Amino acid sequence: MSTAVLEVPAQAGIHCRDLVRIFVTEGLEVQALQGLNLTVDAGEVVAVVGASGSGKSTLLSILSGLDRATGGTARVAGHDLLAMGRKERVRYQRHTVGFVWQQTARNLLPYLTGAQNVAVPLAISRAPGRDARVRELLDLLEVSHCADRLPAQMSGGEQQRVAIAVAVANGPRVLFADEPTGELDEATSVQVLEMMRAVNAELGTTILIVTHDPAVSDHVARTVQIRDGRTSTEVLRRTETDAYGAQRHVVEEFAVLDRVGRLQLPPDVVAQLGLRDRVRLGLETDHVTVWPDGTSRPTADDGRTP
Ligand SMILES: Nc1ncnc2c1ncn2[C@@H]1O[C@H](COP(=O)(O)OP(=O)(O)OP(=O)(O)O)[C@@H](O)[C@H]1O
Repeated sequence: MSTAVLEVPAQAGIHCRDLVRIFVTEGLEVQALQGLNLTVDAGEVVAVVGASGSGKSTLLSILSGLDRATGGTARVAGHDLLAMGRKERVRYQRHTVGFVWQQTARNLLPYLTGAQNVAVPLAISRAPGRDARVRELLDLLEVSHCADRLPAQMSGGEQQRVAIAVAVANGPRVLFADEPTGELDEATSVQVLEMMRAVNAELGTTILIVTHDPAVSDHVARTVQIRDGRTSTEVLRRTETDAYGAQRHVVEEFAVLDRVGRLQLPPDVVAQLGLRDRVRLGLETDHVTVWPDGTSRPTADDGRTP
């Protein structure tokens, strides 16, 4: 059996395994990431959603090569982020990944027009056919009218769309977006998220969006929840067409099972069933049941087991 088939997918996407980041300030340790596991396949658009302090920015800093993890593994498009030297890091940040930050002002140079901003990364990488590429990208992001405007003459949504054009100018394999809609109203946020989907569809870029805004998950096929420095639940969305051509949206929720079998139940499930301290488990032939402690032992014929 050839091993090549097994090796290619592992190179392509984002793979974090048991990722730990410990900060030490004034002798106190903060575990920002506590053994985080995350796999994003090449070509996926995934949102990582979590409350303030859950570890989102820490994760993004590590994946973008700005910070180094304390332990575990992190690979993006074949680059080992924990082992990477300075030269590889510069190449990685210039060619393999692109970034869009929350602060619109951080994404664009204020004294350059939209077209000039998009041309900067192309000039640094000495890409040929720059003018055509700039036009093509501004067109894809539907901001051709911003080509000759300075960022201050654009709306917040237009700035973010030009920022996406800048981020993907060099054809990165992966685009990281940190709260890209954080400074935008709802309607403009939707436009920006739709543009990310267009970039994914047209250019095949893998996209990882990090946000505290649960509404973002309506616009991506896969949302991963992050809690206390670990991924907890996942929601997958897809549209199915039945034999009569009618479409329906399917939403499925999954819990993440770690390597040692730990499972974190979503807080709403825990609250609704009043689960605490200890739960009763039942092993069926093809699934596991979880019952509140204190529930009498379920039997096969009492209607509570399928
Ligand atoms: N440089 C640092 N030094 C010490 N502690 C840090 C540092 N950076 C982050 N932390 C801590 O790590 C934890 C995770 O922080 P992080 O910024 O990754 O969360 P976040 O989910 O991005 O939050 P927010 O949405 O508020 O930006 C927090 O407890 C934070 O205080």
